[in-house]
Amino acid sequence: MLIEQMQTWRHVFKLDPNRPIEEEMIVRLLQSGTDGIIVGGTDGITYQNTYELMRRVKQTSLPCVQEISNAKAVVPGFDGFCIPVVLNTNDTEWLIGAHQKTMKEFGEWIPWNQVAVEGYVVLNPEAKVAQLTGAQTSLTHDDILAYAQIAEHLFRLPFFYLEYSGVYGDALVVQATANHLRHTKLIYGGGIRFEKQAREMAQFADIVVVGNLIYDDIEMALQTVSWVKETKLIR
Ligand SMILES: CC(C)=CCC/C(C)=C/CC/C(C)=C/CC/C(C)=C/CC/C(C)=C/CC/C(C)=C/CC/C(C)=C/COP(=O)(O)OP(=O)(O)O
Ligand SMILES: O=P(O)(O)OC[C@@H](O)CO
Ligand SMILES: [Mg+2]
Repeated sequence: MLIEQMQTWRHVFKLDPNRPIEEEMIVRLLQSGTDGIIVGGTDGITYQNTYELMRRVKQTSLPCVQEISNAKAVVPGFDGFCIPVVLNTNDTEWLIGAHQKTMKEFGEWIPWNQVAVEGYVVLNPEAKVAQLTGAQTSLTHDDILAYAQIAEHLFRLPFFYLEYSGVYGDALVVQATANHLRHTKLIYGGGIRFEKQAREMAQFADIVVVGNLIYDDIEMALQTVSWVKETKLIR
């Protein structure tokens, strides 16, 4: 799958290989009308649990991409690969270090036309991803907008990801960020549980990610697809 195809997504479910999920739930997610499935998580990600989840989600033609957080868990066979780079960390491991090591190992095998880089700004200090990467989460709106401009103009990244994993984010931040991006697509993820939240973030973010709600309330999670897709982007 090409990056250009991912850039047209509006709604995506993120499944965590480290969490159990019933077959019936997977089937319902695949039939939900979502644009794709991202497989990834921060902790407990292994080749085995990622392979197993990939096998289960690749039953239909729905695009399924792996978001790589651990080089040992890269599984060939996904339709695409998302590579996070954490912009708001002082720990170079999560900005470039892990990437350089993985490149040394896999460099010549990488299917480049299936790879998309996501510039992450991690904003929930309690999230596992914030703790792992040492993300500097006390940021002003201007700090965040500067990262967005780096993603678009300096690094020319296809995606900029406002990551509030586990909590609902600040819609004003998402709106202001959206207004600063033209080519780079804005991904929003974090704490979507209710209709009002899904519709609010879908006004500003090109792509809305729903994660935890899948495991907490599958009925509500399934409804987020139409809530997001019915909402017009405001720019
Ligand atoms: C042969 C073949 C097919 C090869 C393809 C391989 C390929 C495409 C290689 C690319 C090379 C490359 C540069 C890879 C990157 C390697 C790497 C390990 C980079 C580090 C990425 C990174 C910054 C990870 C930190 C964690 C992170 C940002 C995770 C993202 C996922 C996330 C935040 C999930 C949220 O879920 P979770 O935190 O688990 O939430 P819960 O608490 O609710 O569980
Ligand atoms: O799990 P939630 O809080 O929905 O967040 C979605 C996604 O941004 C996590 O990487
Ligand atoms: Mg997890």
